[in-house]
Order: sequence, then C-alpha cells, then structure tokens
Amino acid sequence: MKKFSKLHHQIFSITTALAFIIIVIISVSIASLLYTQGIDNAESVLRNKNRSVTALIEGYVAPLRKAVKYSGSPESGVDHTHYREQGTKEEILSLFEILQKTIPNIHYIFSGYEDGSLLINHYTPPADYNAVIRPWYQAAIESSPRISDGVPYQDINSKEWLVSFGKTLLDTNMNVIGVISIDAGMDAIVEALAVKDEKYPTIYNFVMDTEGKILIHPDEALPDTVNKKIISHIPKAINTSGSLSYDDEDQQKLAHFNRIDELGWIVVTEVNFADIRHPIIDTIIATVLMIVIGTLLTTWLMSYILSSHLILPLRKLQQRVQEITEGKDELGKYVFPNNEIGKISEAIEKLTEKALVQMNIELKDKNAQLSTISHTDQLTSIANRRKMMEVLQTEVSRYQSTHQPFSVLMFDIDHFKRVNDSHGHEMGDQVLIHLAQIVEATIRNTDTLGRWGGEEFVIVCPNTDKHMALNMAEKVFSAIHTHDFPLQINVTVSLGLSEFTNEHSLESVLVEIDRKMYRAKQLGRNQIQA
Ligand SMILES: Nc1nc2c(ncn2[C@@H]2O[C@H](COP(=O)(O)OP(=O)(O)OP(=O)(O)O)[C@@H](O)[C@H]2O)c(=O)[nH]1
Repeated sequence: MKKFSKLHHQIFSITTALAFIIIVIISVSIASLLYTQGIDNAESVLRNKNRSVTALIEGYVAPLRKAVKYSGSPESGVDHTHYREQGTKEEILSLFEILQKTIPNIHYIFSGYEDGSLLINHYTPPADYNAVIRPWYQAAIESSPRISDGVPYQDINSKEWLVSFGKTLLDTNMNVIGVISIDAGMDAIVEALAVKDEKYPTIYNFVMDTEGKILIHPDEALPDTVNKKIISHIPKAINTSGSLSYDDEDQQKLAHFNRIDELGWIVVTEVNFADIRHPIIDTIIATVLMIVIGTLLTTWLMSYILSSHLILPLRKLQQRVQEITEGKDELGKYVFPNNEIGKISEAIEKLTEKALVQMNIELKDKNAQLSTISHTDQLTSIANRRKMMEVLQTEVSRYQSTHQPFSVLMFDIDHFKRVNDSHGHEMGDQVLIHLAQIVEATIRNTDTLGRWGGEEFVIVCPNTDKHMALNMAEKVFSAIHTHDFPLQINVTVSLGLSEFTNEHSLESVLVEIDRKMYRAKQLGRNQIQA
C-alpha cells in the first residue's frame, strides 16, 4: 500500500514539476508578449493623440495664416504701398473687418508700417505708439518673406493667451513697408491640449518651439521655460514625427512628437512610463495567475486520472497476489483490466499458482523426508525407538479392538563392549548394521524390526502368539549364528519375548520383556527367555 502511495506521490511530483516548467515557459513568453504589446499600445495611444492634437492645431491655424497671406497680397485688392492715403486706410480697415467676421477665431487683425503707424479697427493707439518696435513686427521682419512662427503672448488687459502670426508687406522693389498681423485666442488649442486620457491619466500634450522653449503647456508655470532634455532627442529634419523615451527628473517618459515647421512648433504628447507600466504589470500578473491556476488544476487532474488508472489496478493486483500467497481458500472477485496491467496480473497469478504448486510438492517431499528421518535409525536404516513406540501403540490399539494376538521380542548383543574395545567403534557399527540386515531378512513383511537404543533391538510381530514368537526368536538366533560377521567376530544375543495379553499395558509389557532379557543375560547369555 505504501509503495503505491509512493507511486502516486511520484506521479504527482513529476506532473507538478512538469506543470511548473510549462508555467515558467508560458508565463515568460506571455509576459514578454504582453509587455511589448502594452508598450506598443501606449505608443499608439500617444501617436493618435498627438496626431489629433496636431491636426487640430493645423486646422485651427491654417485659415489664420491664409488670412495673413491673403490680406498682404495683391489678390486682396488692397495696395499697402499707399497706406498713408485715407482711401487706402479705409480699404484696409474694411478688409480687416470682413476677415474678422469670416474667421471668428481672429481676435485682432492689424497692420503696422515703417513710419510706426498702426491700422486697426475699434482701437486708437496712444500718441507715442510705434508699431516698428513691437514684438510681432520684429518677429515678422525676422521671418520675412515667410509668415512668422506662431508667437504666443498674454494680452495685457484681458490676460488671455493669444498667438500672433505676422508677415512683412513689401513694395515692388521688395522693400519692407510694414507688417500685417493676426492675433488669435489660444483657448481652443489649450483646451485640446488639456484633454485627459482615461487609461493613462498622466498623458498630457504641450507645444514647444524648435529650440525646446515651451509655448503652450497645461501647467501654466511652464511656458517660456526650455525643455532641453526632450529637444535633444528630437531629430532636426523638418516635418518629422516619431516616438522617443527620455528621463526627466527621475521620471522615465515615453513621448510622441510632431514637428509643424511652418509654425516652428513641435507638438509633444508624453506620459510617465510608470503610468503605462502599471496596467501592463497588472495584466501580466492576472494572466500569469490564470496560467498558474489553470495549468496546476489541469496537471493535478491529469495526475489524479493517471494515478487512478494505474494505481487502482495495481492495488487490486497486490491484494490478489497477497491472497494467493497467504493461501486463502476463497479468493476475492478480480476482473483483469483490459490492458498491460491486466496481462501482467494474469502472468503473475499464473506464476504464483505454479510456484505454489511446486512449493507444495517440495514441502510434501521434505515432510516425507523429515518423517523418514525422524522414524529411522541413522546407522542401521531400520525403525528407531520413536517409530517402534508408534508401532507398539498401534498394535496395542488393534489388540484392544480386535483381540488379535501380537508379540514383542527384544534382544541385546552379548558383550558388545568387547567388540568395540578389541576391534574399534567403527567395526562395532558394522556389526550393528550386519545384525539389523540379517534380522530384517529373517522376519516377515508384517513384522517390524527397530533399534531400541545402543545394541538393543525390538521386533513387533502382529498376529503372533507366544508360540509363533518363540519360533521367530529361534529363526533369528539361527540366522545370527550362521552369519559371517566381519573379522569372524562371534556375535550372540540375549532375547526376551512376551505375547501381549489383557493384563498388559504397553509400559508393563515392555518392562516384562526387559526383565526377561536381563534374566537371559544372567543365565549366561545367548539364550531366549519367553
Ligand atoms: N560401535 C557401537 N557401539 C555402541 C553403539 N551403541 C552402544 N554401543 C556400545 O555397546 C556397549 C554396551 O556395553 P554394555 O552395556 O556394558 O554391555 P555389553 O558389553 O554388551 O555386555 P552385556 O550386555 O552385559 O552382554 C558399550 O560399549 C557402548 O559403547 C553403537 O551405536 N555403535
């Protein structure tokens, strides 16, 4: 039972070890897959957000820039070279009015001229106002002949953030005569940049210029500061976009950027790396946990099924073999399973039965040998005293039930000591053997000769009365007298005999015969006392 439990334990251990190997392999593969996928997902979220914000900015800015371009070009029907003339001034202001109505995002549209004058609707500049020294004017001069980059600034009165686009006005000789500029509110852009993401709460967007100076940022403290770390990772090639990661104050960041070079802006969408790592790790833990539980349950179930298919038949087989070897008369019902175990069971059973039969035969032989040994005198090979007692008891019992006569003879070699002393003990043995053979050959088949001890012999003669016993004794005497013993040793015996009667018991008849034999000795030996 213990061995089978061990087998069960081994199957369990092996399958569990296999399960762990499978778990480790699958878990590592799935974890790396999930990690890569998670990062890819986060990158794609960043990319899409960045693209949509960029598209929104471009969509917002495009009409403004077109308006700047248009209002400074001859297609507008206004000739700025005559900006000092009242008619032209009115035409310009009327154009500004129309554009402002057509494009609601325009906050201010105005033009400044080399003489420092300013043309703008609904605003009268102070007397000392000089357009030429204003930042928007300077920016347009710097960018000339193209439209200046979007320059964000905060309105002094309303504190509102605005972005300004300006373009130089040129005469036919390509000399600068002034600058036309449009200011637009940035609320829509700021709002678009500030939109949060549910999955990654730390995602935010911001805009910087090509030197890394932050132009628009949801954190109001950051505009005008320079982010050197990210700008060093962004390629210089114009209108490029891509993903990057960098370390910002112990925070690893993942970012996507989009250069809008006609504005001189770079739109960046970034997220704290920890923010994307956490959900990925959560997913990995949940998945690995499911794999562990699933694999362990499956393998344990398999181990249980395997064990019950393997161990149960083996247990039954063990029980069966035990019943056979213990020699149970009635064996329990046993159905041989229709598989290799069933075949082994049958073979073992046959083998066990065969071995048992063989064992029984050998046992019988051994018992017979043992019985012979225990009833035979080793030297003479005739019955020993134990056997003779049994024969006597049988005869006494028979006598008691049938009253058929039986007689007992007992004889002892005369002066046997002298034989030993003069010829040696081995010669004495030879004499004993010869004597036994002679007497055995003389008596009837139904009589039993036995060695009573030493040089004493007993003959039990069934169906023999005293008269017949005397005849038997004389025959024995004559045989001994006529036999040629080795070394011409003269062998005689003294014999006592009795017929068993009603007055006798086994003990008393033996005592009586022994006395008769003693008397024969005393009367000179070599004689019969009946
Ligand atoms: N060689 C041999 N001698 C035996 C055996 N058993 C008994 N003896 C000897 O038989 C002798 C018996 O001697 P005693 O009892 O003195 O009798 P005895 O010499 O035969 O003289 P009586 O019986 O008086 O005629 C002893 O010397 C025993 O050692 C045996 O198996 N082999």
